[in-house]
Amino acid sequence: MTAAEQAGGLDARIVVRRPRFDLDLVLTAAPGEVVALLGPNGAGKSTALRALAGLTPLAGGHVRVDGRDLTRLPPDERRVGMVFQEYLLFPHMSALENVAFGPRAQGTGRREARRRAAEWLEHVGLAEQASARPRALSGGQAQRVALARALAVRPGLLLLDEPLSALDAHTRLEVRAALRRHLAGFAGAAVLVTHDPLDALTLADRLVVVEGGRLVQEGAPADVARHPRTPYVARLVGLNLFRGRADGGSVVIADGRLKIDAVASPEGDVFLAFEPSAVALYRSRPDGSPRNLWKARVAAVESRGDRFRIRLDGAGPDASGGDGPDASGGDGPQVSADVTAAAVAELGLAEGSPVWASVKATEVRVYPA
Ligand SMILES: Nc1ncnc2c1ncn2[C@@H]1O[C@H](COP(=O)(O)OP(=O)(O)OP(=O)(O)O)[C@@H](O)[C@H]1O
Repeated sequence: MTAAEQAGGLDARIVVRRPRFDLDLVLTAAPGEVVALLGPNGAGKSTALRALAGLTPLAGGHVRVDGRDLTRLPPDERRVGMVFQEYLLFPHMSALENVAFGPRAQGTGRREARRRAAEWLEHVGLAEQASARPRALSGGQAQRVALARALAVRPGLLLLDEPLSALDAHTRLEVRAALRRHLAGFAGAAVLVTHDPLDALTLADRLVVVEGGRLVQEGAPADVARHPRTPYVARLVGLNLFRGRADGGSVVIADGRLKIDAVASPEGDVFLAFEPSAVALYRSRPDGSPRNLWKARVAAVESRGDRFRIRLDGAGPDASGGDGPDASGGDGPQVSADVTAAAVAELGLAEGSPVWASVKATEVRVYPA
């Protein structure tokens, strides 16, 4: 379904111009769909959200929600629910009054607004905190009140800007689960800005990746995670990513000249991705050398839970002599490898250590660029 055909939900083109920044983003979300906006710092995610809310003026484009044109409406007439860091709860009002505020502002009578607010507080599990002031609430409780406040206006569009970022790890888990439940039950369109891949992968139906004010990749979370198309996305999902040319069953990568057997791979310009766990490391040249073998040097060793991530640089000047895939060039690909603590000890891995690296061809994904 194209944006134009989409009767309900969000249909927007957001154009914002600043002296050194230029955003031009087509963004749609079907009713009930949760779209996560992801991207590096300064990509324009918050700007896009603020423009949808009417807080940042558009230089061009449009914002329609359920067929209603919001483009020129002020924020308080948009019926858009917002959970933004800067929209803290009103400190002088109780939790109940905070949630009732939106419906009141929309003209709902006092009694009805309070009744609805009480219902929402119950939904988010905070019926007992109804009369508490925000400063008496924990961070997680305050965020749930903010969510109730946003939903109480029955918005056609819900906007969430880093809703979990201010919470500690434990509270985050709790609020993420609550948010997941409420988003699943929300009938409108929702747009979520986050830095956290876990939030994006667990909360969103679709990911939209923005870099430099432009959409660079979108799709279902599982698809984006498996088939990254930019170095930023690859880092985000923890994959090694290369661009290269597929030719007769092998792929030659531009930066590093690694050749990978790629049976049934597409021809021409391709992306090539593999998990850090698909990279095997050896102290000396392994017997029966695997085909995709090259010499490398350890650039960094990072601890990650029960594993270690080893960042490899291209091979050092002594890389010659390998008859693996172009090891003779001395310029191996820069990849990350995940290994166990035992492997770090056995191989004596430390910054600067020389190693042999190989990738199992069967674990390499190749897809058109
Ligand atoms: N109020 C403002 N006035 C001028 N420039 C701004 C303003 N807010 C943001 N910018 C600039 O606009 C660009 C996009 O910023 P924006 O905050 O939308 O990015 P972001 O993707 O949300 O980044 P982050 O992840 O760091 O929050 C940046 O270059 C930023 O410096």
